[in-house]
Amino acid sequence: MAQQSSGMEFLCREYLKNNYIDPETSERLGVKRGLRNPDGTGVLAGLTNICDVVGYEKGPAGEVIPTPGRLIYRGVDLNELVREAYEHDRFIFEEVSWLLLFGSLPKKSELEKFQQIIAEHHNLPEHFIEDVLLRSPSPNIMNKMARSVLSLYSYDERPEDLSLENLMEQSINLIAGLPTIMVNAYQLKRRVYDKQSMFFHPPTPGQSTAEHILSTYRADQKFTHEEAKLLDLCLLVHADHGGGNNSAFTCRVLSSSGTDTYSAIAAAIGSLKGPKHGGANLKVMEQLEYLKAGVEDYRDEDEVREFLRRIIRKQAGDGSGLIYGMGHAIYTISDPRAVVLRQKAEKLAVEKGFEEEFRLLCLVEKLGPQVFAEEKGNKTVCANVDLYSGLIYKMLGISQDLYTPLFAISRIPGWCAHRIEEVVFANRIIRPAYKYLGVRQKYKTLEERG
Ligand SMILES: CC(=O)SCCNC(=O)CCNC(=O)[C@H](O)C(C)(C)COP(=O)(O)OP(=O)(O)OC[C@H]1O[C@@H](n2cnc3c(N)ncnc32)[C@H](O)[C@@H]1OP(=O)(O)O
Ligand SMILES: O=C([O-])CC(=O)C(=O)O
Repeated sequence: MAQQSSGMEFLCREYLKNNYIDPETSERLGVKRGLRNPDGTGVLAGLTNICDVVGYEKGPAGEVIPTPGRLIYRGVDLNELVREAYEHDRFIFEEVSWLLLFGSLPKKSELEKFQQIIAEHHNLPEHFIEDVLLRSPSPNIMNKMARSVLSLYSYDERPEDLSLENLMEQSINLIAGLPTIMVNAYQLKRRVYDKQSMFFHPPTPGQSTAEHILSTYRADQKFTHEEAKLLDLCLLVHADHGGGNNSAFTCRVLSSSGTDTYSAIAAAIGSLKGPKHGGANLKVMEQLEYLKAGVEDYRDEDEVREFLRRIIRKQAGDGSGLIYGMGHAIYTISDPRAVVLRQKAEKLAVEKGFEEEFRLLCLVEKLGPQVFAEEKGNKTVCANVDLYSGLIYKMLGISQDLYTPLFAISRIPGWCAHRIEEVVFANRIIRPAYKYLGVRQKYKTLEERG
């Protein structure tokens, strides 16, 4: 593509001349900007049985009272699932995929059957790797995954069939197949863009999703049980976050129009890629580099605090004014996923010699809310799931190319569950209103325009 040309400058000037919207106008007209109520809580847009995200209570006068965060998958608290995975030393992502999709906890025999089905579906359709992956590499794996999901349409004999049976089959194919697509897309990116060797290891029968990812990602296919368990935990904590998060809502908006599964899931991947959503895990690690370069003494809280202040003032970092890994639309005091990941990151950081980076992230978590309160008012902010996940992946030796794609892999069961719920039960096209602000203008002929 050509660099931005003077032609583009001229077109942009024309755009800006005619398209200003004063941010005050939203408030004046009572627009629910970002689909938020005036107190910052989300506008009620639907009903779901899948997942509950709790970050505050409403007081007697309707005021927001911050509470420690809780994440509940189909009635089961995330912390119980984490405990189960560790106390019984089990891989749990497949069980949680079942829980999110069907709403029940599988019996032992059901779980074993389901794990087997998922493992069998790690293989992609015949010729898919050659025809779709190898022919069009992308420097960005989220982009490649979205395109691959769209391409799966052509390998499905019933892509438009909206029956429950078919939606389930497509969901299982995506949950099992996308990890393979992700790793292969990454290997190709390495070869084409990084000029390194690529490895197309075939799936090993019987592996959990976490084991499958590590064994196809690594050149020697070796990994420890602890490493696979940690990756499985990451998959677990990212698996769903209610119907209102940007990517699930995107999936629900598309699904409400009656479109096919591949279009809806590809759009959700596109949404998750954004730096205010799942893309924040990559941004956090970039921010860590800015911090390391901009702060002389990592232990000096005043220095770190000052740097965070400069980030919010758009004088440091990527210039967006955002402290990545901090803040959340629902959580106020804590995001339970960040709490779990911080504990795991700490243990691994000590083992692998990443304590300095871990401590810096902890300082962001500690000082971010103070700086935020001073600079932005008294809203309670906390660390979110993206603050520690990137460091965990880095300590597992996983390339930053895969930080956000791993979030997408984890979230597929959630997106599929929301799509099915939208298609089967909601059954009304999502269609909010926009107030037209433009002025009437009379059509003029080319001659009249001068
Ligand atoms: C998986 C996930 O999606 S978790 C979230 C991952 N995203 C990030 O970590 C990016 C950084 N965080 C953010 O951008 C935000 O906190 C979000 C997008 C997560 C939530 O945003 P919102 O709910 O709209 O925040 P909220 O409405 O309370 O924002 C109020 C103000 O605080 C600002 N703000 C919110 N979070 C941050 C932050 N981390 N750093 C700086 N400013 C922030 C907003 O930009 C807004 O400023 P403005 O009034 O000047 O426009
Ligand atoms: O709920 C949100 O807005 C974002 C989030 O944390 C997620 O999707 O995991």
